[in-house]
Amino acid sequence: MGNVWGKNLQVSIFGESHGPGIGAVLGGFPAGIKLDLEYLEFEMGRRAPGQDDFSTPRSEKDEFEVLSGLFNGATTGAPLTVLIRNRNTKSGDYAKVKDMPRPSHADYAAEIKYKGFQDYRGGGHFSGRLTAPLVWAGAAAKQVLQSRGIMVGSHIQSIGGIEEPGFDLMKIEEGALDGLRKKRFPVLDEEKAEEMKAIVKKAKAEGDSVGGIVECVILGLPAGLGSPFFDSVESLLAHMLFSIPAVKGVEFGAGFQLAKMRGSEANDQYGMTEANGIEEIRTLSNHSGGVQGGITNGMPVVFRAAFKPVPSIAVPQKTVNLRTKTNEIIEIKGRHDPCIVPRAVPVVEAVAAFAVLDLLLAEGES
Ligand SMILES: Cc1cc2nc3c(=O)[nH]c(=O)nc-3n(C[C@H](O)[C@H](O)[C@H](O)COP(=O)(O)O)c2cc1C
Ligand SMILES: C=C(O[C@@H]1CC(C(=O)O)=C[C@@H](OP(=O)(O)O)[C@H]1O)C(=O)O
Repeated sequence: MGNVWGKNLQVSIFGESHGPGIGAVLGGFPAGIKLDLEYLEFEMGRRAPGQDDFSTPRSEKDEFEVLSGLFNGATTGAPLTVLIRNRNTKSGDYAKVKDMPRPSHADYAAEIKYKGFQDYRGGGHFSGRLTAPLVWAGAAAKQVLQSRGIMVGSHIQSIGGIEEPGFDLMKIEEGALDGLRKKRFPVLDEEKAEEMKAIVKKAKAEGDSVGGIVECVILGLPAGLGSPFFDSVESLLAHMLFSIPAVKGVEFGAGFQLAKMRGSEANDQYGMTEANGIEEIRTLSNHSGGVQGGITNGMPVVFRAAFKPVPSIAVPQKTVNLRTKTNEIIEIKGRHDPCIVPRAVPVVEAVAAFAVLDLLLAEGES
């Protein structure tokens, strides 16, 4: 099972949703970083389940224990290991799943690949729960990035088809990202938030689920990071983003909209711009999302990740009993998120932060 990612900085994740615990081992993390544990706890709290009507009722505090790589409050350069214990499992809900795969969850694919030996309880190693250690790894990476003036932030761009405008990339400032980070339902337009919440509530009441889009921006990245072809900034970020369960689409800058534009609309023209008394070359629009030729151009890097609706729903669906080979109808009970998008926001930021730190270390920048 491929559970390690990264060249200069590696993360490996372990555990299952209903096993004793989950966690991560970070290799190549720079020595001498004073980890702010309160910051790490806050980031974990942004993702933790069971806190509101929009998430699974499975309540987990996601308290963590650092087992290695931290001494006297600072990283040592040795593997940094974090453990998060599972405290609230209810495996009985999954008795049926063992024989009857849930449509669009990982059950059937896992059954074939791991010959029935996979831990199916709570989705096992495929569970969205494994994003908790990713958030921890990303929050540690964010602390290094912040010391370099790099900030990662995001908002819910859409839920169930209700959309709000994207970031204004020519004006966005760090303060705005910090404000979003403190919101439990991070949107730019509060009125849209109410509409989005209503759509989630309605789907939940009908035993259904909805998906949505998270838009993320990285500010303060120096120009010149990344390289063609296989280490393009888009490739590295996309690899990590598609590792998040339920992500089915990723786009950079104007993304799929670019396919509809003419070159004269799409091109990011150049101009001399003054910022803080310094004249610099900037693009006058940012349809490229801050990346050209796979390399950062000094503009904000922006991308969006599309999340499908949560597969475990109570609405009756067709499936097959794998033992008896008969057609069946499944109505999934249990504690599921009606919409994961609000909890996925810090996960998107985390994997982006980790990928960016890996890139910076590649350039000997950190
Ligand atoms: C934070 C988070 C929470 C999730 N919660 C649920 C859930 O409660 N029920 C569910 O069926 N899927 C949930 N998912 C989605 C499944 O984990 C995911 O759809 C499944 O592993 C199959 O992977 P795929 O959608 O990438 O094919 C969640 C995903 C994330 C990232
Ligand atoms: C526990 C978390 O989310 C879980 C992700 C998940 C899935 O299938 O991905 C299914 C549910 O698991 P369970 O049936 O055990 O409640 C969610 O609660 C978490 O995010 O920490």
